[in-house]
Amino acid sequence: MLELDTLHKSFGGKPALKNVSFRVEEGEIYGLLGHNGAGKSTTLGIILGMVAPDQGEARIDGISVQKNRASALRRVGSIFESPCFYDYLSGWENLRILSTYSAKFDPAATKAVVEMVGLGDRIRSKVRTYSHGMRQRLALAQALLPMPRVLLLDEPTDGLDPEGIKWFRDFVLKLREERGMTVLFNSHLLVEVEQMCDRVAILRRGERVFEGRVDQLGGDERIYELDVDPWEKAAHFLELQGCQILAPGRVSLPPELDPALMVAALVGIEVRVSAFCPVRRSLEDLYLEITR
Ligand SMILES: Nc1ncnc2c1ncn2[C@@H]1O[C@H](COP(=O)(O)OP(=O)(O)OP(=O)(O)O)[C@@H](O)[C@H]1O
Repeated sequence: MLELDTLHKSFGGKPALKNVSFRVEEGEIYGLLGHNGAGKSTTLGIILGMVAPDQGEARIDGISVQKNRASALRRVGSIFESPCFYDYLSGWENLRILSTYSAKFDPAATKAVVEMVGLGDRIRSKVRTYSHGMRQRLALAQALLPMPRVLLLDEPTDGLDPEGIKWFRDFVLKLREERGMTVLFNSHLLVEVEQMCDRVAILRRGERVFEGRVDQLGGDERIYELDVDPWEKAAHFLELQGCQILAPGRVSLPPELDPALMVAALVGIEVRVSAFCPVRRSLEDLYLEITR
């Protein structure tokens, strides 16, 4: 659905993107991560045809944004950087005006989208009376008006409170479930990304340094955290079985060893086992490892 092909971009001779490629499949939720200045917004800007790459191409559903922008973006909705609204007009008037820039205003479709984002009772109020969360919902309504197949979201949960973040997460997951929406978004909220995304890419100084599935972040490592007594006896036994002792209470099991059998064996040699838990590497662990 979305394809970035060897993108390069420099600003004033300083590279912002170097040879960045990735694909997002239809119905996938894909997260773009990286420190400040890593190149995330530049990437989204290129996909939206707002930034011209020095080399490479972005394609949406096979159509090149650089060669055929209007056609490529026909089924794309976006929230890019801080959405701007006419504060002295109502949410409804804003949607009416903004949607006529690219299509004919459709009151019925607009009403449906407004209800969907939960702004039904405040859509006639002036935008200057909106909270940050309501402005984000209005931006989401605007992004959904073209009936997109792809949503591009630039730090969509930035500044939202925990309830707003949860609402947003559930909303995006529902869009994917009910409409098969493809979503690409960048964020600094790693827990959020971990809970929402199927795959992530990490950019570092303009280069893609990682891409992988969120459910496979742990790789092939089998690390367990143990609460056992006495630890020395357990450690000695586990070492003899081929385990690697990483730290007190932390071991790596070789692939052929079944953890359940290890627990039984430890109990058999009179070690008290209170806990024997797999350690899952979080997205934050991986992110810090890669970007440090
Ligand atoms: N219009 C511009 N003119 C000059 N330099 C720019 C421009 N846009 C981006 N850059 C530079 O390109 C690099 C990448 O910026 P970009 O905004 O893509 O990073 P980012 O990962 O989105 O950062 P953040 O998380 O802070 O939003 C930075 O060094 C930035 O200063």
